[in-house]
Amino acid sequence: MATFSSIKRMADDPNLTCIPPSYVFQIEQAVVHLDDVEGGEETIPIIDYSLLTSGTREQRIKIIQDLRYACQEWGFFMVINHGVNEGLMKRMLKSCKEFFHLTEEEKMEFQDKHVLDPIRYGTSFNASVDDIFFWRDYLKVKVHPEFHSPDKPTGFRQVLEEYAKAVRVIVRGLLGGISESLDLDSDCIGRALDIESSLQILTANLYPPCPQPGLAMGFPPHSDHGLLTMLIHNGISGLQIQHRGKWVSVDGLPNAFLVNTGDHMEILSNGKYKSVLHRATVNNKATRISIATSNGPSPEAVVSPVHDLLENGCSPAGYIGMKYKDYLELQQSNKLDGKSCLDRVKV
Ligand SMILES: O=C(O)CCC(=O)C(=O)O
Ligand SMILES: [Fe+2]
Repeated sequence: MATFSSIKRMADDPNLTCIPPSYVFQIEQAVVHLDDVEGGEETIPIIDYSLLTSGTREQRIKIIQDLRYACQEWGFFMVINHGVNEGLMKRMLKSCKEFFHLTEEEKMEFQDKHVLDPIRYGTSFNASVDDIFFWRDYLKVKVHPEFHSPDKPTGFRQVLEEYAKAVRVIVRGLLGGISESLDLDSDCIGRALDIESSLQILTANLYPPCPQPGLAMGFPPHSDHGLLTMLIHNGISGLQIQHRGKWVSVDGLPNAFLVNTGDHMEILSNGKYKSVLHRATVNNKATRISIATSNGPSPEAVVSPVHDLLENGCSPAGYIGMKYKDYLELQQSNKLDGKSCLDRVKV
């Protein structure tokens, strides 16, 4: 795109009745997928986090089994009773909304950044290479191992710091349980990937109402880099995950975290826990905001299938090792295309 135009600015125009051709996804694709959406046949796995951390021995064993099932069969689950204050989740959503409502001039400071820069604001996915644009604006902030934050809007930094820390606590707990679900020590994943220096990136997505929602995509099918993405949203539907070849809409229980496994979970588990394809659709009524926090290995960690798994008979390795930082750069500087980035490290 020659000049930057946020989707918010375009959608704010009351005279907008049809979308520009550069936002139209192939109609066949949109229709087929949207007709294909089914929900409710099977239920999305629910993980009661409190039982993982303070349940009885039996309850913990059961939750680890549930995690195994969720990661193997879905690559997706909801986490309830996670202990993160509901008010904090709401404040985080409100702060992100306020960020998007800053003037374009105020947000401009974070535009046109390199994919590894700590704070990036933009539209679509990678507007300099995207053929078709996504009905989405984003803010991406690296919050760990070093903490960064925009200074506006007021209070954003404090909420972000508190929220990111709270999410890391749950992620560590979940990774312990997932490690055990792979018959590894609970700290095996954490040790192998130097989780103390874990790269954590918060991405806020804004999907304004779209006059032709059947033709546009908020976020086309993709898998996430990293180990676990923890997502919350403002109660407006849009997230769909692919399950057994069908698109399933996921709203989630109020205040639950929606969690999906990322490419690095697939790599470290040597393909046992596949990263899940997901996408975000748009609607013509209300603005949707989602906050996806990716939690990965240390940026310097070379990620390959965990040694102990290969020793336990889960060999040969199906993925070659690549530094997390390099994978991230590769994924973020190309067009978003399903799981194509992961294909590059498959043996
Ligand atoms: O908005 C959503 O529900 C999905 C966002 C997403 O997949 C992402 O930020 O990676
Ligand atoms: Fe995603």
